[in-house]
Amino acid sequence: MERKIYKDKAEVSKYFALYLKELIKTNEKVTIALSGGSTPKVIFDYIAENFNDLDWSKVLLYWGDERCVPPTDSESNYKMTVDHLISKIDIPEANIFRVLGEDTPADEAVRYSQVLNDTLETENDIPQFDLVILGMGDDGHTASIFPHEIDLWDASENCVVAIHPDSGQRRVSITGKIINNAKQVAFLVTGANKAEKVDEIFNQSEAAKDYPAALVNPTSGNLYWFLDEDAAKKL
Ligand SMILES: O=C1O[C@H](COP(=O)(O)O)[C@@H](O)[C@H](O)[C@H]1O
Repeated sequence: MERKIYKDKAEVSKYFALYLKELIKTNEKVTIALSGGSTPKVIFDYIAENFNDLDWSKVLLYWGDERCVPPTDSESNYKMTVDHLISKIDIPEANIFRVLGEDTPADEAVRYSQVLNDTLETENDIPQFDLVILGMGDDGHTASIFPHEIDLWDASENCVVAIHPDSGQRRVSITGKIINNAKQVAFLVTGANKAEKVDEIFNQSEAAKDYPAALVNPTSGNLYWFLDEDAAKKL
């Protein structure tokens, strides 16, 4: 595990973008599971503005989680990515594998599990992403596996239907099996509201056992935490 602490969101964006650039440059094809939330917005803007000349045709984009809403909804992780990244880079439509948030959640979890089976290389008979990008909520959730449903982490399926604890919104999320099978996992975590959970996870406190984010530990891949000083202030 490698922990990288930068001054602010802008610095996190810059260094994560450089890491991504290297990954794309040194591989013939790169499969990436994207996250939603507030942190990637700024990072996607930075990448689109400064790295739009990368060879995006080598990149296949997937989502680690999606809210069960239409792709035009302001809650959609896909829409956020289109607005902040996809519409600004030269990436073929065929390289984009979105979760159909508008479809029946249980059916879509099954369909998207099959998409991963059909389109990704496998390791240990499990689909393998080159990179899974994750965020962490201030309750310790990651992808859309929340503390109240932590058992979903160990589901045998590639994807499950999860429920947001406050809004009741349904989401399709990849599970621990897929996340921990990735070649590289990068957490992007910024803001003071994440500091307590970051501290508990890094110091392996008793409370952290309930946080899905604490279960991220790639079997043979690398784990990177990109943090800003606010998120790391209790370390
Ligand atoms: O709901 C979600 O939140 C998490 C964390 O997002 P952030 O806004 O705190 O950066 C994110 O990882 C997930 O993809 C998203 O659906």
